[in-house]
Amino acid sequence: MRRKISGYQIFLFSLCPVTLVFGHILSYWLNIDADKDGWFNVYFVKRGWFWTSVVGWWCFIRYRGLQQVGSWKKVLLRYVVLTAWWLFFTQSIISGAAPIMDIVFTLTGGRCNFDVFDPNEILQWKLNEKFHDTVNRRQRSLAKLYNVLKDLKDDPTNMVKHALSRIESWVSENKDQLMEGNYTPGQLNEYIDEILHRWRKINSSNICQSLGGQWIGGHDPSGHIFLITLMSMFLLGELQAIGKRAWRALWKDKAVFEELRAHCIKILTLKTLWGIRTRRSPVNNVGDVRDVLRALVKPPLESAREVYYIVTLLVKYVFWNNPVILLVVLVGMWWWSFLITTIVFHTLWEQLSGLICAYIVATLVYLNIN
Ligand SMILES: CCCCCCCC/C=C\CCCCCCCC(=O)SCCNC(=O)CCNC(=O)[C@H](O)C(C)(C)COP(=O)(O)O
Ligand SMILES: Nc1ncnc2c1ncn2[C@@H]1O[C@H](COP(=O)(O)O)[C@@H](OP(=O)(O)O)[C@H]1O
Repeated sequence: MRRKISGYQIFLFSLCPVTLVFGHILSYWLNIDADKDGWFNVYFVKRGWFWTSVVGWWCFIRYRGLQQVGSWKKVLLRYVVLTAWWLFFTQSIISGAAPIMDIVFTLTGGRCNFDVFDPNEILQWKLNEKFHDTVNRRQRSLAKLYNVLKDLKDDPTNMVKHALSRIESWVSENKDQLMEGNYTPGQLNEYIDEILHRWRKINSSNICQSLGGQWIGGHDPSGHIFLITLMSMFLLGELQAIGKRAWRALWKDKAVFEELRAHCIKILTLKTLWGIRTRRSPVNNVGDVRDVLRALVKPPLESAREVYYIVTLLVKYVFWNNPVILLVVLVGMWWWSFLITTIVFHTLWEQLSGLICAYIVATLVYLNIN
C-alpha cells in the first residue's frame, strides 16, 4: 500500500534542497563576506551536533517523559544511526583513518599544502597571500608551522633552520633579521612540504589544520552543508512526533503573557527621581532629602526585582514548559548558516555532495517514522 506523504513531510524533505537552490541563485546577485572565525560559526555551527543533541533530547524528555520505553527505543535508534553517520563522514574516529569526506578529498587530488612564501617574489621574500584567506588565519598557521618545524630541527641540511628563521621573522614581523640563503621561496616551500609529508601521514583536514597547512586541491564535500542537513532533518523529523503536544502546551499557559505584561507595565510606571514629589519644610520651603534619597534607591531596586520576575517567567516558559521554542530557534539558526554556506563557500558540486550524503541517510530514517 502506498503511504501518503503529509504536508509537513514535504516541508521536512524539501527544506535543505530548496534552500541550496535558493542560495545558489542568490550567490549570483549577492557578494557577501562571512566570518569563518565569528562566534556563531565557532561556538554554534562547528559544535552543532552537541547543541542539536542537547535540545533534541531535552524536548523529547519534556514532551514524552521517561516512562514510554517503546518510543524511547525508536528515537534512540534514529539518533544512533544519524550520529554514527555524522562520525564516519566528518570525524577521524578510527586512529589513523581519515573520515569519508577527507578520503573523497584526497582521492580527487586534494592535499595539505604548505606554500608559505610567494614563489614569484624571488628577491623580496614575501609571504604568499593565498596561503590562508585572512591575515589572522595566516599568522596563526605560521605560528603552528613554526612550532612543528622547531621540533624537527635536527634536520641534516640547514634548510629547516633557514625556513624557521624566515617564518619566525614573519610571525614576529621583524624582517631585518632575515638571513640570506641560497634558496628560492619556491624551493623552500617545496622543502617544508616534503619534510612535513615525510614526517607524518597528513590524510585529514584536522591534521592539516593542526600543522598550519592549507587543505586545497580536491573535491571537498561541504562539512557545513552535510552537518546542517543532518541536524535540521533530525530536529524537524523528531518534531513530527512531539509537535501536537508541543503546540498544545504553547497555548496552555497563556496566563504567562498577562503576567509578563503586568511586570513590564510596573517597570514603566515606576516613579523616578523626577516623578517623586518631595515634602517641603514649612520653615524654609526646602525639599526633604530623605525623599530624594528614596527616589534614587527605590526605583532601581524595584526595577531589578521586576526584571528578575520577567527573566524567571521567561526561562520557565521557554526552557521548562516549551522547549520546542529552543528547537525552532535552533533550526532557524542552522537554516541561516546553511544559506550563508550556499552563497559564500564551496563550489555547487561540493555543496551538492555534502547535501546528498546527509539527505539520503536522513530521508531513509524519517520516511517511515511511524
Ligand atoms: C535546554 C538545556 C537543557 C539541558 C538538559 C540536558 C538534557 C539532555 C539529555 C541528553 C543530552 C544529550 C547528550 C549530548 C551528547 C552530545 C555528544 C556530542 O555530539 S559531542 C560532539 C559535538 N561535536 C560537534 O558538534 C562537532 C560538529 N562539527 C563538525 O562535525 C565539523 O566541524 C564540520 C563537519 C561542521 C566542519 O568540518 P570542517 O573540517 O570542514 O571544518
Ligand atoms: N555559514 C558559514 N559561516 C562561516 N563559515 C563557514 C560557513 N560555512 C562554511 N564555513 C567555513 O568554510 C570552510 C569550509 O566549510 P565546510 O567544509 O565545513 O563546509 C570552513 O572553514 P574552516 O574549516 O577553515 O573553519 C568553515 O568554517
